[in-house]
Amino acid sequence: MHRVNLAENIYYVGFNDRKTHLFENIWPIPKGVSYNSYLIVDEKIALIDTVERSYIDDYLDQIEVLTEGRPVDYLIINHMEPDHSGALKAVISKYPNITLVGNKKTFEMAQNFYQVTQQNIEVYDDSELSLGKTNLQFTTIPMVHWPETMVTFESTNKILFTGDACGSYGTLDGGIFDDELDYTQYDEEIVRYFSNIVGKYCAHTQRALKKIAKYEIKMIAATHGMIWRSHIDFILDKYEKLSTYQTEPGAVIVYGSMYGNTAKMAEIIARQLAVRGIKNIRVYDSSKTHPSFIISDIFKYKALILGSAAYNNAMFPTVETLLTTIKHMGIKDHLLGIFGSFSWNGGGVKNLEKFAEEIKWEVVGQPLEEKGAMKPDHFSRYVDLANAIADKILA
Ligand SMILES: Cc1cc2nc3c(=O)[nH]c(=O)nc-3n(C[C@H](O)[C@H](O)[C@H](O)COP(=O)(O)O)c2cc1C
Repeated sequence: MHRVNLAENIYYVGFNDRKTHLFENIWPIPKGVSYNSYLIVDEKIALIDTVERSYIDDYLDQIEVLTEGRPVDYLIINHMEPDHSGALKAVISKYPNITLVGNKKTFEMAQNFYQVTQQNIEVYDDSELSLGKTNLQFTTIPMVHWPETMVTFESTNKILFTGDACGSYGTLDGGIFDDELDYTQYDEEIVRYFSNIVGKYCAHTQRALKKIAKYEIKMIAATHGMIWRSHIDFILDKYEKLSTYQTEPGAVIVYGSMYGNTAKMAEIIARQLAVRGIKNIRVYDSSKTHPSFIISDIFKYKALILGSAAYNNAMFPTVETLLTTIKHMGIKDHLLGIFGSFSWNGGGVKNLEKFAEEIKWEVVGQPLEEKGAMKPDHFSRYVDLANAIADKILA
């Protein structure tokens, strides 16, 4: 087995999941995901987080090799979510004298998930733990993305173990450190992971970034995705921008359409945005593309233009699903455009307007609605809507 060293005595012990279709049984992961755990071998031996339960056997085998058969003294739990605590019981049964290290909420969760009442050390902000030459410091970062979440800072090599923060979808295909792979190719999966998993907790992420600013960080080791050591600013800047809803100039157009009338309006708006020089335009049929991908682009771009056919007095169901997710995530500070089609009493546009009231984004132009197909003499209305949105994006 390859030994992957973060430092002389600190190892990566992680696994690539190329089998699972849906992360958290909801978010598609066509490029897979990695579960990262870390092992520090000193006078005392510590694990930082574990892995998803399917990898228990290989995980324990690798630890056995790296520790040369010595028992593990501490399991530091930055995050209790089962994709990281999945091997907790197995680790305890292999190392019955192990001490769990976490905060009050960690141990409540350990008890509730696994009925574990193992000896433990409860830590608070700035608590420290010495393993010999290695000194660890702890800082809680609640709701990034669970209440018990914390980070662990190793002060000799200045490695910050961040739990899910700074994580990414995508397996580590050979390269594990950011300078062993083309990290820019992971950009989509970093943003998608942020928007799907952490995005609801932007205010908490901001507080977390402020709390970790006290550390001089040389390496960021998260529980998913690559280890950052050469491009730390890239990932920290990304988190700063995403968690403060800073967007790039661009527009996401999403529509729900059965027979193509609403889809045609989307095409006109998209074309006119391009005529006006907007380069980042993403057009999605909400029935085909999972909200995971659409939400990610909404986090990236300034404007969202929504189209819906009326459907049983409501908006089109897949548009409704997307909007429920957007409301649930609490995404802020976007421009909104609205259009749609109906045949008798409507339901699409009027419910999009209700969404606009609830989300409190800036509605640009007049919502446009057609009875059936778009009439040729209405073409300019869609051009005007696109122009009004382009003006705002470019302003
Ligand atoms: C199952 C179904 C339910 C519909 N419900 C409504 C409705 O409640 N109110 C309405 O005005 N039109 C309703 N319509 C008509 C469509 O909204 C209308 O034909 C619209 O032009 C379709 O747009 P599209 O071509 O983008 O799919 C419904 C159509 C279907 C097939």
